[in-house]
Amino acid sequence: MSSKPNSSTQNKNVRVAVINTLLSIQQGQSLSGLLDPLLNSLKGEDKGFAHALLLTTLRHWHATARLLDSLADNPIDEIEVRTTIQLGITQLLYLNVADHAAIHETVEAVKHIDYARASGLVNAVLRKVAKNPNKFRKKANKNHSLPNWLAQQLKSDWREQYDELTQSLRQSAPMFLRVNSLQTDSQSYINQLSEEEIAAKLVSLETAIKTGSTDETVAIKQQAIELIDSVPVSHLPEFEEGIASVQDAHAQLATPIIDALLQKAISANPTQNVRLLDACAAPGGKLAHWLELLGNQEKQETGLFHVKQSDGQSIPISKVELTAIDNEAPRITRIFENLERLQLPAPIVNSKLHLEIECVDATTWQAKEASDESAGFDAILLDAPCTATGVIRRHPDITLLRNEEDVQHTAQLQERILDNLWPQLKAGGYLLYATCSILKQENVEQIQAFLERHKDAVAVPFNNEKTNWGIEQEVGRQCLPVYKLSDALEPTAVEDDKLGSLDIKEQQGIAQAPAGGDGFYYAVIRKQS
Ligand SMILES: C[S@@+](CC[C@H](N)C(=O)[O-])C[C@H]1O[C@@H](n2cnc3c(N)ncnc32)[C@H](O)[C@@H]1O
Repeated sequence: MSSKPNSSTQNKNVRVAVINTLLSIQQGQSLSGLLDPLLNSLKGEDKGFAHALLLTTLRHWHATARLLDSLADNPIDEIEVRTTIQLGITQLLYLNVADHAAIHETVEAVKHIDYARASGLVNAVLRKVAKNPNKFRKKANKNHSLPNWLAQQLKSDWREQYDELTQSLRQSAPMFLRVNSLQTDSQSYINQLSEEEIAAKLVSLETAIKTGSTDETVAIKQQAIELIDSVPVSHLPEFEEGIASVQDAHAQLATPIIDALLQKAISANPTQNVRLLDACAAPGGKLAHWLELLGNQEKQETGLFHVKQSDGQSIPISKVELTAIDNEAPRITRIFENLERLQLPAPIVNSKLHLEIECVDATTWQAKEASDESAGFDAILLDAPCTATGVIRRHPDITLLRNEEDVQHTAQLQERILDNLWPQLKAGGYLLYATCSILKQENVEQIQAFLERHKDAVAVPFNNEKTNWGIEQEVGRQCLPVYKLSDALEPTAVEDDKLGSLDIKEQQGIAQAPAGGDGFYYAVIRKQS
């Protein structure tokens, strides 16, 4: 087993910093707001270890908590002590830090956070685990690492997929890129990556949507890039110039779907002024994708500005108004930053495209002219706020931060947003509802209830034979981050030099999941004339 080369003081500081971050998460702060300050507070060579330690501890948090309860003679209530021991167990079972370093440095860390009186207890529990790591790893891996309420909900929603799903949620997720189609195409960028020795592959996502009563369908294809090993974005060629964005493969489906439906709606109901809404738009991932698509289509003289009527004549669109709304001002700032990096909107569509970004509440907001029936939106993309249970692999703090009531509150918020936006969609227009949740209450059940409430709403089905992602639902499709896992692996030693890099691989008794996107739900709804 290899040991880490860092000096004792550095190791102690890293562990103390990670313990403090874990304590802040347990007090309700999110990992995304804490990670950068943590890494910035550490020296270069410690950043990779801190990142791996923090993420791996969070991924196995609930499992190590249960293990700790079974190991301690008396219940341990102090969260500082529990957190320190769980950090120690994670090093012994999942990170392959040498036993003596994991135990000694963790005991030192608990002294450093002013719990010196617990050092004997920390030492005793960690020694017990170090004596028989295989047994304890097996025990910790046997079950999920989720709060019980969430595991029960997943079992009820996804009985067939439950075991693989809960194991998958303890793993790291692959890194996917979306290329900016105004600058390059996916294959060319893969070649460019390969010149920088960044291995990547193409992931082709396909679907077709039945838009009419006949067999009429619109076909949609999106090519995402999957990196074989994650890298910091600063390593990606021309990233700052906006050639690519980091976006999950399944998240990349939203914009091509709504864009294709929009063209369908316009050709059925020709209009010169097209109005689009990206509701809940921040930080602008899907908005940027839409602007890239529109710009690229204009360059190629296809798409929205060149939609054909049934007689083959082009529809002379004079203005496209794209409104993006979100209710969180700091996240709106990120939309502007992202668009600036991507150099969007492209000058090529600027003369016809009018982009408005507003900080408003989608549960009450009314678009200008919405009172006029004919002036509604032609298409609405609603990437709704959700529990984000589909992205637990990327944000494992979600399993500590969410509770059962949050699901209820989030579902109510989604319902209010849907009900407020629906009257603002034109007859014949389409709404694409998306979430990165894997809970049916926020997804298929939400949309079924919506269809019950709105008799002018019709679910538009995906063509199953032509769709290579997700699982068919009564309405819409659900992607789960579930992949066949191989049998439990023996832990492999972490090379010393790899501990310094940010893309450290988790070493554990569970196989790394093969490539696969996040949990996502999509439903298409059309408003009847
Ligand atoms: C899933 S995220 C959207 C991600 C975004 N579409 C993208 O692709 O980058 C959901 C967004 O909903 C916003 N949100 C939550 N409640 C809202 C409300 N009542 N009105 C408007 N936006 C809301 C959040 O601020 C968050 O940015």
